[in-house]
Amino acid sequence: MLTGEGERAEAREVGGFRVYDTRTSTVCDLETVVPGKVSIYHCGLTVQSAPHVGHIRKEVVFDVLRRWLAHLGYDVTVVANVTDIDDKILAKAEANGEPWWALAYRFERELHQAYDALGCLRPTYEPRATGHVPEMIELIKVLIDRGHAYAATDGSGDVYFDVLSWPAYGELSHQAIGDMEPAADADPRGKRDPRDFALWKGHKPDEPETASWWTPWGRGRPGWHLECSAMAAKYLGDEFDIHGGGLDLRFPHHENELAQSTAAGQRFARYWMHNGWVTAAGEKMSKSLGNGALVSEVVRAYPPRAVRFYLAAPHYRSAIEFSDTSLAEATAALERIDTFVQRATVLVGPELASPVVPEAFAAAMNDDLGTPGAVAVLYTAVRTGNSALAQGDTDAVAASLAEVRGMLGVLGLDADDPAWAGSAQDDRLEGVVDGLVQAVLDQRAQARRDRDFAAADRLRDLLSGLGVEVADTPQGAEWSLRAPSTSTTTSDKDGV
Ligand SMILES: Nc1ncnc2c1ncn2[C@@H]1O[C@H](COP(=O)(O)OP(=O)(O)OP(=O)(O)O)[C@@H](O)[C@H]1O
Ligand SMILES: [Zn+2]
Repeated sequence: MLTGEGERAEAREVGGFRVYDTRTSTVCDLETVVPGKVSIYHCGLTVQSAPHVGHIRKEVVFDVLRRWLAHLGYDVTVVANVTDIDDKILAKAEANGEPWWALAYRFERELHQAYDALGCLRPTYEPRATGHVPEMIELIKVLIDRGHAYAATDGSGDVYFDVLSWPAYGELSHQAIGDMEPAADADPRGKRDPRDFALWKGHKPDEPETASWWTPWGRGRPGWHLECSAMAAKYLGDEFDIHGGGLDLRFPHHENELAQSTAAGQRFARYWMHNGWVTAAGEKMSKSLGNGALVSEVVRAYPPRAVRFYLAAPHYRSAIEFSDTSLAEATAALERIDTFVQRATVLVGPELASPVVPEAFAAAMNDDLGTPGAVAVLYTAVRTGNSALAQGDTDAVAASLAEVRGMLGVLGLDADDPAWAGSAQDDRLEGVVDGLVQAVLDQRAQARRDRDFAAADRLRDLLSGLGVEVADTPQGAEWSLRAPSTSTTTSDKDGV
């Protein structure tokens, strides 16, 4: 296990981001291919089911990274692929009796809803595997020409990467080829070596024809590892800065991506970042294990900003055990921060100082995205601000408020960020609003029974002034939000 292993950077001068690189197991200065720009590729979802909290942790981690690098002044490009063809997608679609592509689109939309629910910025480019078959075919041709790939010897239409032809194979996960297990992703019969992995999978008679594309090696569909190599090169060129994903992807997926791309003559990623897992009872939260808490359900139970806080606060390389207690603690902690922001804003008034980021916070974030240290600085600023509030020291309150808002902004947690508008919290508020309107309608009904039409009219006007339309039906009064341009002129007396 590499989680938590390796050195952590010492406190550095603010400004220079340092990153733990899985390949070298060291913390390095980020030296980007193009000064002032940073390019990031992180492996996206296989859209075979709704995203769980483990999936969205990866999105939150890379969203915080992106926001921090942008704060440092980098022009950031982010690519996250969508794997929209794969064994599990085909199997599930068949079991459901729906086209495989319909299932994939459906869960891709759910992924987008999860991004939005947790305030994650969408990637700059979000390429689908099925849209990049020509690029994959070209890459396979290069690998075959260079002697690193071959068509299966059993005529299945599979194409394999020849691991023994690439001595560096194993460099990312620090394994010797001789110690590796056979690759699990293809029929071993047509392979030269059991550890060779599939670049391309030949069409099988029981699979839908729409799930196959013509190639010089017959009809078939992409191997998972090849997709990412082809799409990373298309959008980021033959060398880019950071390649990311969950720890489980380090081997075989990322090892295979690295082998394919470098064997094809590309330099590929400079740094590899892997986030730790969200676990449930100590095991990786996973669709396959059926222990996944769906994002859509968790953001109904807890405020979405608190869920983000819960996922962003621990160090990205450590595991997070999923628990209601921790989510409740994150909710309470964020409420304390929000209470300070609200009270401070009332005191300081509308002319807020521009948000700033304290140096200690920046130093923690520059140290391999050290969010635990950064969050400690945030708590200190809230404590200092609360003391200043107690003393009525408006200048000190304003200074703390500027810091707290600056730090919340970088973490993607500023409550005023438009990302939170229309979040799942609205669903929770809907229930509250419905209860309040019903209470007013009950009072109005009572006023009508008492033939106090003036009071009934006042209550109706109150609701109308708030844009609430009331319709009297045989089942009782029903309410809806009025379209902005319409108005009501009827009186309760008219309705009696
Ligand atoms: N429990 C988890 N904790 C953190 N990251 C995760 C977790 N599960 C998946 N990821 C990451 O989410 C991204 C998309 O994963 P992918 O669609 O390949 O799911 P997966 O790992 O096959 O999930 P599952 O095991 O649930 O089927 C990858 O970068 C993966 O590492
Ligand atoms: Zn990938």
